[in-house]
Amino acid sequence: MKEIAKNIYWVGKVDDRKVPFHRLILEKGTSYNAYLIKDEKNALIDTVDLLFGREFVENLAEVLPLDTLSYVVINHTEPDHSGALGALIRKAPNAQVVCTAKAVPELMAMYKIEASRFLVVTTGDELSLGETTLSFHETPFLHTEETMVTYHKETQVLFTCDIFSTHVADEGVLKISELPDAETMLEDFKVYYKLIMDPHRRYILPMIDVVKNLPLTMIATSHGYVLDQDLEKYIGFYEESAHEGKNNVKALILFNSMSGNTKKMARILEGELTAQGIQVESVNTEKADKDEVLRKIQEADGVLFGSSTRYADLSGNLETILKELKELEVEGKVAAAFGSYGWSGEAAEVIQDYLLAAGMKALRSSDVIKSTGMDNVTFPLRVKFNPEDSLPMIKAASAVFADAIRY
Ligand SMILES: Cc1cc2nc3c(=O)[nH]c(=O)nc-3n(C[C@H](O)[C@H](O)[C@H](O)COP(=O)(O)O)c2cc1C
Repeated sequence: MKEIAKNIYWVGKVDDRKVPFHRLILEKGTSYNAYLIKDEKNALIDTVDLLFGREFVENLAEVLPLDTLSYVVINHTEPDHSGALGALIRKAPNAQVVCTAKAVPELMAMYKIEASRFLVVTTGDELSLGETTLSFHETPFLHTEETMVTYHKETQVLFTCDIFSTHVADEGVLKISELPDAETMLEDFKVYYKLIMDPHRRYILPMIDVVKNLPLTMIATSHGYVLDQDLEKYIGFYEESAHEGKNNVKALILFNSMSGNTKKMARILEGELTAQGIQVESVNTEKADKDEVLRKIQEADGVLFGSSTRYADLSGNLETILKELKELEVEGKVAAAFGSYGWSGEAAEVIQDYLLAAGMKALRSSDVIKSTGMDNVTFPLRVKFNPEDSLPMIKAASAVFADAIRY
């Protein structure tokens, strides 16, 4: 147990194995940093990986009678941080699990915890521990949807879980100020950002706004080093990285529609992409010159192809355009298929086949899940009948499409 600030103790686990994680092997290992805050009410911030859950609970019991633990704050539900919760909560009968609303069903399902044990918090909520106070700020998708950060007001320590972390197992050093040369960890810090945070970069700037509004002495991460000096440098790296990307990108939306539903989808997509600062042109191919459309495809940074389904096929003339794609230089160009349908929705799937056959970078649900872990994004984007009934789905897809052409 190491004190990192007044009455705040590191109680984590250093894991110096070559750790399998997110389809990678962490060659330098990692650590699972959990923190105990001692006050009139004792609070634990995060736990450790499931593998070390029992050991963690035994170690904690040696430094704190577990019936005096009032709160277990879970900033992020992934089991490398929440893994000891199941074992802990049964041995700490007076502890409440503090987390966001989105985290509750996940933790209930993973650790069989009763609903009555949870204290749900949202951005701006405060929790008094006696002498000192915690506040909470949701930071969705950094790196999963239910994530939040926790701030200890009196010491000005921010507990960020995955955010600002580094995958390194260093038994001897916890704070970067203790390193002979803090620059040596910068490359690992950047690699971590690239692997874990960059796929969610649209969520970074709102998080930076939160962080910049809090006076900070220390960022207590949940992997690798605690940042206790040059905080602007590390925060600045995230901010600059999130700003990178192509400006002035152009999207083209091509569509066919019998009764207006796919046309409405095209309009919604256009509105969403425009709101993201992307230049958008929509074209109903029934009314357009084919060569002109092919020229526009070449010029666009990304193209959305939409058709409704009519008797298990495309409803209009879009296929005459799709057949030409192979002759164009579109390899690697971002594309997506969309369309309204009634019951089977073949059209968008047929479009997808053409996009892939032409070598376009056609967005697919499976790729989105593998790169971001987001399961609310669907490609090809198919909606039943009126797209107004599927707005969240269309909005989520627009955001992923915008990022795909910009970065
Ligand atoms: C003649 C006709 C055939 C259709 N065939 C199919 C079909 O095979 N599979 C399906 O999922 N929907 C089918 N639908 C439903 C349409 O795809 C659905 O109404 C869709 O919302 C129409 O979109 P649109 O207004 O953009 O053309 C059919 C509709 C019509 C009018």
